[in-house]
Amino acid sequence: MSHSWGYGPSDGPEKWFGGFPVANGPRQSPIDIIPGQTSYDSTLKPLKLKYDPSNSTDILNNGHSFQVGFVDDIDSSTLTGGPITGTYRLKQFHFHWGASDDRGSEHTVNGIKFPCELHLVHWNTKYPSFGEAASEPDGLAVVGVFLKIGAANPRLQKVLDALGAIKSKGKQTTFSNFDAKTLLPSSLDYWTYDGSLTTPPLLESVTWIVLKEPISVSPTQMGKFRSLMFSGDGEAPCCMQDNYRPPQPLKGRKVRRSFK
Ligand SMILES: N/C(=N\S(N)(=O)=O)N1CCCC1
Ligand SMILES: [Zn+2]
Repeated sequence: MSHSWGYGPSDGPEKWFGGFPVANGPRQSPIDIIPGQTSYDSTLKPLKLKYDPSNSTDILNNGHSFQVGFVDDIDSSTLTGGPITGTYRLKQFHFHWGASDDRGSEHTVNGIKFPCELHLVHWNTKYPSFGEAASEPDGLAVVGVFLKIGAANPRLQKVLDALGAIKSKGKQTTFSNFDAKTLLPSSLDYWTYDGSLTTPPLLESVTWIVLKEPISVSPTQMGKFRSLMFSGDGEAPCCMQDNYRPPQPLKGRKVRRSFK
């Protein structure tokens, strides 16, 4: 049975349980981060992100978001340190955003939504592949970065300028020599908790690492995200926006922070 899913009234997050019962599981993502209820953990290590720009390969409209893919057959773009043990390889990054600047992020902070959220998806090299790692409790690590309305961010521009070539679902083009590290804020202070993929199959295999400091994005740049389509060529046109899952119950989980 094909489990088509989306973000609309008939196939959106409130309907995902039907095809993916883990949607009501004990470690679902995203969550609302309440800083006053997090615990400072002095044993948390600094994040170490080593990304090789020559590893970027392509940019793809997958019908739910767009993603930039990376070569992940060697340890050349990796995440180590932080709350994780071992070496995790960068597989792809993508974004979630809203139809207007008052919403769009998946994680929230004290109930506050940001207009956009960046996810850098990594997999644990103790497993043979991304696909196998994705079904393991310690298989994935996703670094989340909030985007906050402000000055235009020149570091987003190369990504945004490529969107014209992948307007509809299934479109893909080469995207080489991109340094994902340029998308990170200056501070790598983070919150961390055990969670899941925020889209089907919603696998509970993600160590979430959400950076406290946002990066900037301008309203015009947000408009470029919204120029993409959920729909493919020849289908009824449907703008790609509000492609975010709302916060899920914490169910007793603790959120730790790396900073005092
Ligand atoms: N949902 C996901 N990432 S996310 N939004 O949880 O970071 N993915 C689905 C397949 C590859 C990554
Ligand atoms: Zn995501």
